Amino acid sequence: MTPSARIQAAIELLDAIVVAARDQGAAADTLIARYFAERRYAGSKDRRAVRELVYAAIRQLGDRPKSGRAAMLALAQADPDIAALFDGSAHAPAAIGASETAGKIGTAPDWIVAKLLDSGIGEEELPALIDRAPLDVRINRLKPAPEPIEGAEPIAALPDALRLPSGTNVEALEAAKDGAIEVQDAGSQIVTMAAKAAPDMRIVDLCAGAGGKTLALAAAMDNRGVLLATDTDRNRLSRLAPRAARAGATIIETRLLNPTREAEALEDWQGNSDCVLIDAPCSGTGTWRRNPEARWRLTPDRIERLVATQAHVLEIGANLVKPGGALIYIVCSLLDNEGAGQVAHFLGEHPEWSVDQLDLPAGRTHGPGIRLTPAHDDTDGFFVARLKRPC
Ligand SMILES: C[S@@+](CC[C@H](N)C(=O)[O-])C[C@H]1O[C@@H](n2cnc3c(N)ncnc32)[C@H](O)[C@@H]1O
Repeated sequence: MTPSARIQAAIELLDAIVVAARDQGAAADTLIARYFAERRYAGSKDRRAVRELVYAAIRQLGDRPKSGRAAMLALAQADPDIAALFDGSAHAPAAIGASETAGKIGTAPDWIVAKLLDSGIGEEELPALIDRAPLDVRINRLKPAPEPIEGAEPIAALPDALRLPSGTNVEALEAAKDGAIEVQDAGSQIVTMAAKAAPDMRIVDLCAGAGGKTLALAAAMDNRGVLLATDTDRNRLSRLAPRAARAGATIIETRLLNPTREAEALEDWQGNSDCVLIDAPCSGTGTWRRNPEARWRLTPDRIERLVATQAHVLEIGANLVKPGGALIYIVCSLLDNEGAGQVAHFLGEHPEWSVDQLDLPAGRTHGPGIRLTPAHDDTDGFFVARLKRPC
């Protein structure tokens, strides 16, 4: 592909990403993979270059642009070399017209930035929200120690974590193929530690998804005890069993839940879990580094619906905790109404529950829990609280 053709390909992809963000369609990564699956002629260098252009364009625009071209024009405004490639030649984008408008540069839509600031995120922390994320893995202690990985660095106070050089093809590593390492952001590993999982416990991972945190819990339990992983999304949950098999985690039972009828499916777990971990569905404002187009998907309505779902899963989870047991509430959001505010609301409704102070290797105290941010902790953004049911 010529450099101009790469710009044109990035524009086409951005068009699809803009529409998907508006209509809650597929993620940018999925769209990029599909695009190249249909264009086998594009070599690996072309794919990498186009992907980088696409993500550079997405990162710089806080608001969803009107088109892929508007997104690339914003890049062109900052980079004359890119502007020069809008030359109208074969497979190239048309020359830039005098009256064309580029997408608006920013961290996020103004209304979300206002919510972040209201939630105590400082202006100076905003740029880090859309930086490139590091590549972290968790060493799976259920497997023999992996061979040393070139360029891997330890992460302070996290003995099971490694930070790999960016661009490492993790899936190609033997350690990943045999389940000795799992890709997992350091922040995700840290918030899972709030469960204080240990052998012989009974733990429910209520919103387990494809099991990122479930596998970390199984390792902390040394494969002893009972670990129930549930979710309402069949697709995500179905990815857990093969991952668990590869990781050698044998204590995990999965259970698909019917939304609004979760309690019925969990009757046998009512009031008898040592710990219930709720990694609740959320706006994902803490994970924009990985999914920068996610900020183009948010609407006030969508956040309101998420807040209602979070309150719902908190109630479901609380009923499963035994007297004296713990409820761990996690969101990868930095908005207070999803994190500290949600927990404050729960405590208002359940004054007999108390906050269990956490001692985690990173983060800062924020209301009833701990918050990790990309700027302060160099992890994805998370809020986590540990609540105790009275004996
Ligand atoms: C943040 S994701 C979980 C990620 C996962 N824990 C991990 O570490 O990879 C939130 C999950 O909550 C699930 N969910 C949404 N509503 C739910 C409900 N009512 N009961 C259980 N899970 C629910 C979603 O399907 C989604 O998989």
